[in-house]
Parts: sequence; structure tokens; C-alpha cells
Amino acid sequence: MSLLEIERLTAGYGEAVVLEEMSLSVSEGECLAVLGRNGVGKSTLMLAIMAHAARFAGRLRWDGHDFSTLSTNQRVGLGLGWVPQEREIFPSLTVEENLLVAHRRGGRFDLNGIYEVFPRLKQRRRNMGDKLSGGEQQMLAIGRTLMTSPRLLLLDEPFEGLAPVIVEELEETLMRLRRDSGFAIIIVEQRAEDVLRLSDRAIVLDRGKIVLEGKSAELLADFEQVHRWLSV
Ligand SMILES: Nc1ncnc2c1ncn2[C@@H]1O[C@H](COP(=O)(O)OP(=O)(O)OP(=O)(O)O)[C@@H](O)[C@H]1O
Repeated sequence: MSLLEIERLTAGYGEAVVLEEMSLSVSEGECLAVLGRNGVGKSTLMLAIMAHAARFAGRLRWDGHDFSTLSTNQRVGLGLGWVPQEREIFPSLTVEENLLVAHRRGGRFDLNGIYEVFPRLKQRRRNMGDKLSGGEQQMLAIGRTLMTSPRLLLLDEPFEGLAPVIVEELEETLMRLRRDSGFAIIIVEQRAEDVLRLSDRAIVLDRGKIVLEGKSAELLADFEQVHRWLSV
């Protein structure tokens, strides 16, 4: 059975429909890449999964149970962990306080667990949120979400604006975490070839619809057809 199943989801903001009748599923431990040009609805898909965008029609299931009407907090409780594109670090809290805000009792990760994953956060634990580099902010945003013990991690352009060496470090950490903890990942990313190497499967969106999907290795082998949907 799929961990997350989305059935004919139509979603958007106010009156505006952004996603149309989108269906997809993610299994336990699977990594799904979401590709597409700017403005095609990739972030909206993440936001709709977290109840931050409006659902106009369709169903969302978790472990086979309908969660379409649950609030964001209830979805976090189920094990959905969203790392927003803007990172949303609390600037006036320290690194440690940012992490503790999200801590879930009895969860898989505590502070020490996060510091093992991201030793740099331990070094910076007394720094205020607004005194961090972009890479450290991203580590903190991911660490904070891990504190909620997700079974599915939703990553919205996690490598945006980061130096290549930091991107490499983060990619390795994420893949190691996934191997060790077995959670699933949905990752939105602009650098299509890189993310196809990391992921198991991928979907390509255009104007709120899935226009191409398949195993990442196969899409990588025939990258021309993916590229066609990504070039302006
Ligand atoms: N809060 C909002 N209210 C109204 N419309 C929005 C809102 N957020 C996004 N949109 C619109 O929804 C459409 C899809 O945006 P979305 O951010 O999901 O695209 P995206 O594929 O993630 O793009 P990008 O790669 O630029 O982040 C765009 O036309 C955008 O203007």
C-alpha cells in the first residue's frame, strides 16, 4: 500500500485553480522528484499536501486513510514533514530554540540526534536564527522538521542559492538519513539532472498537470524529453 496517495486533486488559492485533477502516490522510503518550469504548481502541490493551499476536489490518503479534511497540525501529527522553500527560521530564536519549538515527545529525533546529523548546527547552537549562512539555515529548516518525526519529508527547492560544496554535503546527508531512517521524500528541485540521480521516480508538471512521469533512471537516460518541458 502507498504511504501517500493523491487522487484527482484540484487545488489552488481563493478562486484560482492551480493544480488540476492531479493523481500520484509515494511508497514508504521512496524518493519522488517534482520537476517543472517556474509557476507550474510545484510548491502548490506541497502546500496542498500540508493544507496550506485550498483543496477544491479530490482526496488525499495516508496509509490508506483519507486525511483530506485534517488541519496542518494534524497532518504533521500523522508524519508529514514540510520544509518550506523560504525556510522560515525564527530570526530571534537561537538554533537550539528553533529546534526545540518543533520537538515531538517520543519522536525519533531529539536535539542530540539532530546534532549528529548536522554537526555544524551543534557548533552554532547558541547563534540566533538570523546569524546563519544559507546552508546552515537550510540544515536548521530540515533539522526542525526532523524533530517532528516525519515519515514523509517534503522538500521545496532545498538547495536553492547554496554553494555547490554545501549542496553536495546536504544531498549526502539526506540520502544517508533516508537509508537509516527509511522515510519517504518528495523533493521539488530546479536542477533536474541532479535530482533525477537522487530520486527513484519523478513527475514533471506543466500548468498544474502531470505531463511526464517515470523512473528517474529512465528519465535521465532519455533526458531530452524531460528537458523539453523545462526549457522556456
Ligand atoms: N498564495 C498564493 N495566492 C495566489 N496565487 C498563488 C499563490 N502562490 C502561488 N500562486 C500562483 O500559483 C501558480 C503556481 O505557483 P507555484 O509557486 O506553485 O509554482 P512553482 O512551480 O512552485 O514555481 P517556482 O518554481 O517559481 O517556485 C503561480 O501562477 C502563482 O502565481
